[in-house]
Amino acid sequence: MENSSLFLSSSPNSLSLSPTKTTPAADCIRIGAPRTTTVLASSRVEFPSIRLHHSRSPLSPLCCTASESVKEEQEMALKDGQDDRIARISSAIRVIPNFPKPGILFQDITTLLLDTKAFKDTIDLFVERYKDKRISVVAGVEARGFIFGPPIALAIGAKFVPMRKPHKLPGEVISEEYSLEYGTDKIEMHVGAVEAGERALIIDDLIATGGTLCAAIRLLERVGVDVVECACVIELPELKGRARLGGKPLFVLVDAAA
Ligand SMILES: O=P(O)(O)OC[C@H]1O[C@H](OP(=O)(O)OP(=O)(O)O)[C@H](O)[C@@H]1O
Ligand SMILES: Nc1ncnc2[nH]cnc12
Repeated sequence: MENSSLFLSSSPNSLSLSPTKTTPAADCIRIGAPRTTTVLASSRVEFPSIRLHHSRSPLSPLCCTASESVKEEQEMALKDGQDDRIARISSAIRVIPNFPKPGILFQDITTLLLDTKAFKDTIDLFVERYKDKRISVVAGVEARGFIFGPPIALAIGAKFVPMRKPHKLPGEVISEEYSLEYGTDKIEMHVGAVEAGERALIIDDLIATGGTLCAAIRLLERVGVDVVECACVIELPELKGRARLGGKPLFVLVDAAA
């Protein structure tokens, strides 16, 4: 089934060559310091093809206005380092208008994979967040969750479980259907890949309507797994996917506001 109807539509005249600052919602789990929310064109990684920046900002829930102690200074320096990483990650994601069909603004993470520093920083930011959270399972959603999930799983000492599109897994599976803008799709997981009581992190590259992550949560919870958090590189906030996660925490690095 073609699921391109899921993609964020936006008018071509909302595209901008200069990024605008956006304010993250208060209930979002996001990282980065407030002083560097704008991604500067000069910090972008150059790629041979189109690189339109679409009001995307690295995310920043923590607000520090003044440093009152050496510790605060150190914390701010750390956050600045973190912001640099997020700005680079954001800049390395290519935005392609009208792909895979007219009106869709495609967030292409393949250019992020070409930038070894930005790719490593992406993995490191997730690993730093999850390394002490007693996660035993990293579940990655096909296809792009298979790119980010395994290196995170290896680094935090968890197993990796692929959640696949229908009829791809050879063993016995359990499935969850989810709704697309028009129609439905399904993801599947091998029976026995996880055990009741395990602690899971679900990884994907992007949350749009939230249907995919919602199905992934249901799949794991059906077999008694505790889904600790979902994590994505990119969020398309206009599509309000976060609201479909039933209160499950969602951690994202880059806000691709239209
Ligand atoms: O939040 P949602 O509206 O569910 O959309 C997000 C999903 O859409 C994209 O995958 P897609 O289904 O295009 O499959 P692909 O990764 O195989 O290209 C993306 O990688 C997410 O998995
Ligand atoms: N706009 C978008 N870009 C990339 N992947 C997507 N999946 C759903 N919407 C998307």
